[in-house]
This record gives sequence, C-alpha cells and structure tokens, in this order.
Amino acid sequence: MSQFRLCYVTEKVEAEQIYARLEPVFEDDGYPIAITEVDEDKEIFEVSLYIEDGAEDLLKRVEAVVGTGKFQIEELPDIDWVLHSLEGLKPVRAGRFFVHGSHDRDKLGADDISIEIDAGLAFGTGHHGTTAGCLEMITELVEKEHPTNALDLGTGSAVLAIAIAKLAPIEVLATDNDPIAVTVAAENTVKNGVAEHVTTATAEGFDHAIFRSHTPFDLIVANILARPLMDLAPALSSHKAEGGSIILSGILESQHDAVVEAYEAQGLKRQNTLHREGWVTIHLK
Ligand SMILES: C[S@@+](CC[C@H](N)C(=O)[O-])C[C@H]1O[C@@H](n2cnc3c(N)ncnc32)[C@H](O)[C@@H]1O
Repeated sequence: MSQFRLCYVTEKVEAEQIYARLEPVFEDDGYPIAITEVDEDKEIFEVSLYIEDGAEDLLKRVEAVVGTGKFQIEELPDIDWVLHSLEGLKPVRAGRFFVHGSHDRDKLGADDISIEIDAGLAFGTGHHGTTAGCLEMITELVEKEHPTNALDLGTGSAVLAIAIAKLAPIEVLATDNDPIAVTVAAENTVKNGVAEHVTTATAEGFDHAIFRSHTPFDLIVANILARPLMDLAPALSSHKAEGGSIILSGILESQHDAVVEAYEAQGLKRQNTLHREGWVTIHLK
C-alpha cells in the first residue's frame, strides 16, 4: 500500500505552533506526526503527518485546524522512505544521553550513554523539546534519588524507559495506549540491551492489571499532553510511592500553571521546571 505524507515547511515559531495545534487533534487518531529541523542556520522546520490511505480527507481535516494553502500531499515511494529520510536525522545530546540512529553509532563520545532509536512509527527520537527535557531531568533524578521501580507512561519509542534502565538497572514498566508504539518500544529495549529490566504493556492510562503487580513507583515519567495529564493527576499520584518523584512533559509553557495546580490538588509540590523550545518539563514530589 502507498504511504503519503502531509508536510509544511516554515519558520521554527510557526512550525511549533502548528505542531502544537495538530498533535492533540490527530495523536489520538493514530497519525504519526513529526516536527523536524530542515535548516539549522535559518531556523526552518517541517511539520509532517503520515497516512497510508485517505490523504485528501486528512488534508481537509488538517486545513480545518490550521488553514488552507499550507500543507502539501506527497506520495512516498515505499515504507523504507521513512528509514531512508531518517538517515539525515542528527543525533541528539540530552542529559548524559546521546540519542542516535544506527547510522550514527560511530559518533558516540567516551562519556555518552548511548540510546539507539531508529525513528519510525513511535514518537521519541530525542529531537522534541519534551523528550529532551525528560532525558535531562531523568539524568538528574536517577543520580540524586536512586529510584528502584519506575514507570514510563506514554512510552512511545521507549526512549525514556531505556534511559532510566541504562542509568540504573532497575525495574521499569513502559506503557502506551498505542499497540504499534508498544511493539516498537519492546524492539528498542532489546536493541539497547535493557529488555530484562523493561516490561512493556499496552494500556490506556492505568487501565491494565499489570499495574497491580508493579505499583507503587518511586519514579513516574509521563510525556503525554497537558489535558490527559491533568485528567490522570489522581491516578498518577496514587501510583507514586511515598517520597517518590513525578516528571511530566508534553506541556506548553502556557499550560504549565494549570498542570501544576492539578497535581498540587493531589498534595504534590513542584520542585523544578525545565523550558525547551516552548515546552515545559515539570518535576513534582
Ligand atoms: C509525546 S509521546 C512521548 C513518547 C516518549 N515517552 C518520549 O518522551 O519521547 C506520547 C505517547 O503517549 C501515548 N499516550 C497518549 N495518551 C496516553 C494514555 N492516556 N495512556 C497511555 N499512553 C498514552 C501516545 O501514544 C504516545 O506514544
């Protein structure tokens, strides 16, 4: 089956705004959506959505959100195009981590901790400000707090679960409501040599029996979006061990205070906030 891509190339600020408006609308429908840097010096970015069938209908829905005349439809030669195009993705350094595709293994520095992710159908290559913010906070918290049992809720590619398991060989539960992401996540834990520490499961929020045998967690990382994170505040807080930490991301700067308020209502206190490319990553205890 042919693959199609809807794409729009523009300046960084507009690309980030468009991505932020499209992601909450289309993420739940399972359309992979990406924002990638096209020209570092000129700060030109590209927003893309991928679809196998019905690109014209998807374009109409996208235009209803961001206006007409922006996105173009492109037919992709075959699925290998995804891998091929990602050859150009640059590796990312965040915290102690060097997140890279298999083609960049040789660029690993002596002090880097490698996370190898060949970007595909699951979110999480380290290029997004939310993932980078979480990786930085994970580096700090794992070294400072020595958690023993962690949860990565909304794991996507499993980048954050892999990061935790590489810093400390502890139990990590990695869940996502997208079964495709969970398959990719499980493959990535094997590729990165941490499969024995990371358990993967498909779950909508905390709606899965697996939580009964893994709770409570002394580190919970959830890079989802502000609205579901606020809805999940009671459940997320009740699965946290006494004295444990929660890292939240996927939150726009304008949504920071509302998310903090939702968690303060559960008795948590904000410890720190990292700002990356218009997104915030929040640490609560
Ligand atoms: C922004 S991606 C984060 C991926 C990765 N953790 C990272 O930091 O790059 C959000 C992920 O959360 C998943 N997700 C969204 N809502 C969810 C929910 N209610 N329960 C579980 N997973 C959810 C999505 O399928 C997606 O893979």
